[in-house]
Amino acid sequence: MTDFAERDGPSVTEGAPAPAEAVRTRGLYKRFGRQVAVAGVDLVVPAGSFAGLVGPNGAGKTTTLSMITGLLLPDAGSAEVGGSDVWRDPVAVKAHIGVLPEGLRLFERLSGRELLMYNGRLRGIPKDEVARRSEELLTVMDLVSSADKLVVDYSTGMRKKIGLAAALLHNPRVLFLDEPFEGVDPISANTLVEVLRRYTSSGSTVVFSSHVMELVERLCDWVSVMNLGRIVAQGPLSEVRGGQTLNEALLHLVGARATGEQGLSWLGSPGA
Ligand SMILES: Nc1ncnc2c1ncn2[C@@H]1O[C@H](COP(=O)(O)OP(=O)(O)OP(=O)(O)O)[C@@H](O)[C@H]1O
Repeated sequence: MTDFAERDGPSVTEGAPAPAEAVRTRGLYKRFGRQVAVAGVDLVVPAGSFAGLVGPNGAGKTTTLSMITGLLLPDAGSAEVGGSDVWRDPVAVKAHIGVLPEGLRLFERLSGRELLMYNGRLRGIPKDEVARRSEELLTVMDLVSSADKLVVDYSTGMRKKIGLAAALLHNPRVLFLDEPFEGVDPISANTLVEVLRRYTSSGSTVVFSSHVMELVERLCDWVSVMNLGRIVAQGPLSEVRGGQTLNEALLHLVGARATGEQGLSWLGSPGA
């Protein structure tokens, strides 16, 4: 069963109202050997949000997103997207989500245009429609002049843009992006922001992880803060910030690290 509103594929509960929560996890848990990466996460993202998942290095953001998008099997807990259980109903969920994972792996020997065509056909979208959507996405992403270049020759920012285009091609209800702006120049970042804003303005949901607090503050209306495998704050941006900048709030929530007054005395000392 799926509660997704119908888009490209048939929906089991046609005409059913979309659930108020786009994403909901309960007690999500993952351990790698002795390392507990995700220690019981209850993540909530309201439908239609532009949601940010933030936290220090190693907080468990990528592991959480991987479990929610069906890329990594949880040890315990559950994840629902659009009311469907990710691990009990993976086909329904995957039909309605788009993912830009960390360390994005692409088919390097295809051109950008071929990559989009391949993705669209895999999703069962008719060829003419894939071609039409691909050209629009290539234009918006400013990739037309590189569309016939092999992906292996794309720059980091171009890879992010073609990856985002591939993730959007089937018009998903929920889009998951792991560090989408990492390595992207400011002009390309503005393009990505514009595309994502347009996407959420029609009621779709974006969940993205980022270390760039200014960007999260500028874009997001909902924020989940992770530390040491747990959610330590979650809610509307203004509530999580509590009158501070998001950066200040994050430092309070996760605790500022020692700045090294005691150590590194040799660093920068002549002759040391
Ligand atoms: N495949 C793995 N094997 C072993 N440990 C892992 C693996 N993946 C993640 N971890 C560990 O799990 C913890 C959480 O990692 P994760 O990548 O989810 O954090 P993150 O919040 O995304 O970090 P960053 O902001 O640096 O990308 C870290 O301690 C990491 O070393």
